[in-house]
Amino acid sequence: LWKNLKPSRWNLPPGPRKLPIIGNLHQRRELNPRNRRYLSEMYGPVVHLRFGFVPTVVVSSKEAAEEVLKTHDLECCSRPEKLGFKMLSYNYKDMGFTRYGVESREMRKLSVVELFSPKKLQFFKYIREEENDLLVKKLSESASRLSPVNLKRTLYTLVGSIVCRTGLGTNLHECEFVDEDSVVDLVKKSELLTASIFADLFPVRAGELMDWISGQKKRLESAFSELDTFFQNILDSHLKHESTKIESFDLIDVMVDMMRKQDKDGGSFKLTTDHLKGMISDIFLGGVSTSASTMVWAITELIRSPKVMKKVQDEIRTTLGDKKERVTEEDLKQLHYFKLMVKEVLRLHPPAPLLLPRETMSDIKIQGYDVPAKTQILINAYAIARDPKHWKNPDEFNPDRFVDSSIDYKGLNFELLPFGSGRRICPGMAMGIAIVELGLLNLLYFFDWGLPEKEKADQAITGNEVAPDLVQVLHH
Ligand code: HEM
Repeated sequence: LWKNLKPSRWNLPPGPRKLPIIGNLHQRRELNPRNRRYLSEMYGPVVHLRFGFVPTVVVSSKEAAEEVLKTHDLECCSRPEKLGFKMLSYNYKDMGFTRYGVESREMRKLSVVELFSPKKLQFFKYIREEENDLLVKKLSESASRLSPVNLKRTLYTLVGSIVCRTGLGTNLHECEFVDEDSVVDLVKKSELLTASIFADLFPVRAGELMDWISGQKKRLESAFSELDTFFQNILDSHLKHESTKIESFDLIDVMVDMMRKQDKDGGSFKLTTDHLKGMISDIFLGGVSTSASTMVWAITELIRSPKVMKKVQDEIRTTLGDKKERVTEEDLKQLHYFKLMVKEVLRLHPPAPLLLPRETMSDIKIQGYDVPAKTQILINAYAIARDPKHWKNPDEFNPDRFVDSSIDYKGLNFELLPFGSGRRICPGMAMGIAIVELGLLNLLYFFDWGLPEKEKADQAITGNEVAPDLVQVLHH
């Protein structure tokens, strides 16, 4: 009460009125990133909110995002603490959910050298191609039977298999501890853990009590327990060097090796099994749903825009010819319009619409407003990529908008930020793009796509923000 009554020494950004204690918690639904009008049209591109006790600034313009991610990158590159993040990161021993510091930097360096470097990306090309061949075989059977396909499940399985083989040395097709088709369910469990719960928003004991009463804590623990069993099994197979695991010497092997050697050498940064599980968790959670949902949205948008579908497929089929039995990553080099289509999908459907939350490490100014240290910052990449100030007919799916444009998604153009930017930019960008492009190339070269009758009716009701459950696949 005292805080609310005394005049603030800060020139905070504008925002909706805050109720005592809960702040703007009652307005969370209206603050959905997709509801961009509510925030930026009412209060401008930098909005101040308070969720419970957590001060938050939501940024939804290109200019303000550039200030956060470029001018103040160092001051804004930490992450807020949340119970779900703590669990998924094994007590902040990973790189993605952890506060910015020596450990997060060391973990990131390791992953960039051992997994995400151009050399490793090239080396793992055969895995992406083999997994796509399997997918084409599976889809051919569905096409022959004329049976609809659950696109989401199919593509989560494809991406899960690629990410687990390349990043975690685990072949899901031969795995005893997980069924390859349950990848989508595991990812859903992880989504529960990334949402805020009362304990994140209110002083710990009060928050914990509310989570206990609402059953939220139990749900979180049960979701985490399933994920933890999966991650532990992956770790165990590395520690035991099981034959289902050995694909090649992967990032987790390198870390196991380092952990064993450091017992003898000593050194300042000590790797523990929590660091290893934190890394496994980052790769699985960061890699699977992002790339898979991009592919689901690509097929959805193409089905909705038959003209664009035709233009993309014409380019692919004329460039590659009609008689290929197998497509490879070399084939991608000649395709231009296809790549613009992928860029347009990432503009309209960024898999992380608010990126990952950041936290200021010191007081800064954004667009002239004060943003004190320890404020949570949410970058509304979804709203920015549909801002009519920078995009003509922003809600329209139109890859042609990029034909004469140098705007790219690599973190240098702040009107298009599907991978973020700055120190915390997605380290898996090249890998994600490689997975998405080769996957889509296979889907569009070998097959034609449409909606089954029932899904057509459902889509008419649900509108543009929901991808269909089932799609019809036909042989080209
Ligand atoms: C289409 C594919 C992908 C998209 C759109 C995407 C998007 C993002 C975004 C928006 C962030 C947060 C950046 C920020 O805070 O500024 C992020 C971080 C991250 N991504 Fe990705 N990602 C993709 C693929 C991948 C893949 C394939 C992997 C790993 C296999 C991965 C691993 C990570 C990790 C570990 C982080 C945390 C980095 C840090 O905090 O230092 N991502 N990603």
